[in-house]
Amino acid sequence: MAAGFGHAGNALLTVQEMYAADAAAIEQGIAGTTLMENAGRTVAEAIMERWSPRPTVVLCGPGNNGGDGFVVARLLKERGWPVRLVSLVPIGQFKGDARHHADLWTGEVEMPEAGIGDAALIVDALFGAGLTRDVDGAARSLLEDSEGRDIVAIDVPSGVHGDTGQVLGYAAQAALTVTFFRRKPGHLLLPGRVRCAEVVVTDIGIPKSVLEGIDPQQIENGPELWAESLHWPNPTDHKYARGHSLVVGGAIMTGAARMSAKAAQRAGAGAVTVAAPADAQTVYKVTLESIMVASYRDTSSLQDIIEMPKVSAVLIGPGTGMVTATRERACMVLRTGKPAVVDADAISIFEGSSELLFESVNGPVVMTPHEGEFARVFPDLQGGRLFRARAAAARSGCIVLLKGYDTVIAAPDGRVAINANAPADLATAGAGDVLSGIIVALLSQGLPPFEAACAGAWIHAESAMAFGPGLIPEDVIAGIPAVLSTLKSRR
Ligand SMILES: NC(=O)C1=CN([C@@H]2O[C@H](COP(=O)(O)OP(=O)(O)OC[C@H]3O[C@@H](n4cnc5c(N)ncnc54)[C@H](O)[C@@H]3O)[C@@H](O)[C@H]2O)[C@@H](O)CC1
Ligand SMILES: [K+]
Repeated sequence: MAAGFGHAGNALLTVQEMYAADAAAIEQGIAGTTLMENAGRTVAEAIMERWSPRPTVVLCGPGNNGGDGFVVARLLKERGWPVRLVSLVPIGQFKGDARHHADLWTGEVEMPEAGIGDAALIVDALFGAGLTRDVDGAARSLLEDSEGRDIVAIDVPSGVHGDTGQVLGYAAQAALTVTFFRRKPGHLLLPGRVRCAEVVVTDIGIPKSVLEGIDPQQIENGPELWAESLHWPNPTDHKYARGHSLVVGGAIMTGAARMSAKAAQRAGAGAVTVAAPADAQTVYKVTLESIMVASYRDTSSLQDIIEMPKVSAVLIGPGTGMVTATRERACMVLRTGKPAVVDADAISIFEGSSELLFESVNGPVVMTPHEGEFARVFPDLQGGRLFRARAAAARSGCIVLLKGYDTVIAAPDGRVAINANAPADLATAGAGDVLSGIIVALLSQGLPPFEAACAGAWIHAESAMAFGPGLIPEDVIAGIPAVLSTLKSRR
């Protein structure tokens, strides 16, 4: 556990941690009914900021999420909104804080059969953190009938699991999601992130100090996590002092390693060398003007290149081929103990022999699988992406960067960052080679592997976002300097 990691505003609390935060606040003397009143009030305020009064129905579930719904209904009604309230269960079945607020509602409590009628705005207060099983029956029917209208979800769109972002049974597409104190991983992970649409986090009176006792280990990736670790050139630096990245090239698919090498250059490595198989060295030499090419014939001569003292980090995998030599060379790279990025073929080739990969780890390593590669090396890990990446990091001793629109970066000590600035356009062939190139450059500059992986994912996505539609990997490389300039100006 890394103490203090998740104390910032971008911390993500699991469902259990959110219950602990509520409980700690209540222990400090803030009444549960007050937290619920505050929760409902901030939802009502968010609604009134965005919509004018219109026929509204609040759908209340049987727990505290439903309790929040009663507060919203009461406050909107007080402001003259035409509000109906539909509850899954009769008022007598509510307990605790929810019962308190249900009793304050002076309007009619309609049963699910009443349906949503002509409501233009739906407040989804069916289930939040307490979701335990698939959404079905009356709750599902109400949500299905709501689709296509403006839906405001309280805490999460009902059916989205706060820890995983996965949908249990059914979840409607919200226009706005209002959650409290801190977000949960499910607000950033797919498909939850898409179902939430806009997410607003409100203050309901839970003191920030409760985080000290909870010590969350999940966070949204962003510069505050790693910007201070970035290396900016200073006047006394020579090129190798700025990091020397070594990219292991393959014999046939040479484009991938070349992309990685160019990305490493743009990401600030003072020197980049491609180690090229002797037979293919000409291709590399004629296409890479300012990148050095060192040729190797076998694993032993490749090792000689990698062990040169000036080489400060190594990338292996892009275009190296699904051949046993890739496995042998990846093991060799890892055993040298040099900071390394293991990507693409150098991950997949360990299908069925992942123990060999893990045993070879002898230094800081970032592994960058997409879902398919991940499944080859960690076939038994099931469940949400955060859970799987964290388990994979603990097992392998590597930083595991599980790629996707919602890239998850996990450290063996349990820290996890979820990346949320990637455009969908990044799903293009070659984008992964650029990412691993950026990360090896950051490693070669001395960033610790978790910070290098987080910074790499963020810079990569930010560059892609700035370019927009029509993006190809070369554009991501070309956009890196602008992202770095912005980061530098933040200092
Ligand atoms: N003091 C607190 O704990 C606070 C909680 N708040 C709200 O409370 C919510 C959590 O409340 P709860 O723990 O009561 O949980 P929920 O209100 O999310 O749901 C729990 C209830 O729903 C039932 N249920 C779960 N899944 C179901 C399904 N698929 N179909 C049918 N029934 C299902 C459970 O049996 C239980 O009765 C948060 O999401 C938030 O909206 C806020 O009021 C802020 C303060
Ligand atoms: K909800």
